[in-house]
Amino acid sequence: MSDSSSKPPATGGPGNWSFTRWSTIGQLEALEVHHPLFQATLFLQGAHLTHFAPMDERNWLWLSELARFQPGRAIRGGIPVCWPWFGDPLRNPPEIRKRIASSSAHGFARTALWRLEDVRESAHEVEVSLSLSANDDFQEHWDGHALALITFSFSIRGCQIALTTTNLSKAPLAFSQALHTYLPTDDIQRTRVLGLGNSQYIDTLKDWDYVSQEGPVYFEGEVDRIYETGEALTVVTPSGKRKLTSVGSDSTVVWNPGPGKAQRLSDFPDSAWQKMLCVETANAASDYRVLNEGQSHTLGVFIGRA
Ligand SMILES: O=P(O)(O)OC[C@H]1O[C@@H](O)[C@H](O)[C@@H](O)[C@@H]1O
Repeated sequence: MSDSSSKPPATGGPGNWSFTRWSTIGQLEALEVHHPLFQATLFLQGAHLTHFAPMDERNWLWLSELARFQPGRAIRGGIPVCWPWFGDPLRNPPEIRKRIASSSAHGFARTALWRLEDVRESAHEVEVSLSLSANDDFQEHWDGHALALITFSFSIRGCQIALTTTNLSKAPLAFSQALHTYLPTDDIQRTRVLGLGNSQYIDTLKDWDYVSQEGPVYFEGEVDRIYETGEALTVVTPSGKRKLTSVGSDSTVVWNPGPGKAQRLSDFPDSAWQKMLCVETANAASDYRVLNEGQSHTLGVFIGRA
């Protein structure tokens, strides 16, 4: 499945690194980081991180055992980058919707080929940057000109992701987005998310009604909510805790498909809903952003120990 070499793909840069190497996984090119302190796997398609783990630890991200690594197909698990719109185009505000020429959820960035910009290595950290220039090549999906630059910083403390969007068009650019993090759990029924109490959420399963959250979020069946807060969160599972700290975000999506939707999802085992949850650092619903010509916005998350 995985074939490592130092030979860069046509879309990659030179590979003169100590801890990072090119790899072909399925039909896709990826960068594998094998640092003495941590490991990571990052695909050029979608700038999609599927694996991060400090040495001797299990993957901090959930990755479906049915994930397929094919051009143009979203990888199920890891951290899909949803950009330049989040969710169903029809659920986005008119300013965003008017640019979208497709019915696909979560934008085109997660299946587009990103360009490697830079790899920086040190004794403590590896930093990888990729870019996606959304120009006329993406006309069939979207009408706009923007640059997305994403930087992953891996260290023994955790993994930081920063996604900067710059409006390259003259007209204001409205967009929504998310870093759609899949996390593993041993048992979803013994999993909770702390930090969302005292906030409001949109319950997308109940006609998009507003609901007040009190206390921790528990999972009993399908959950699909957009919380109106970007506060730091702690995810507690039977085997440990993770802390997610965001920047540039005032919305957080919490999702688990439950047993019913699990059967309809692509590349997703029927019982896998018991072993995963998504906590997505977002600019979604009323937290969408508007950039004037040349302006930038950074959405970021740090995933660390709690
Ligand atoms: O199957 P996709 O397009 O990867 O989407 C997965 C899920 O992504 C979540 O962000 C949405 O809130 C869910 O409604 C959706 O089912």
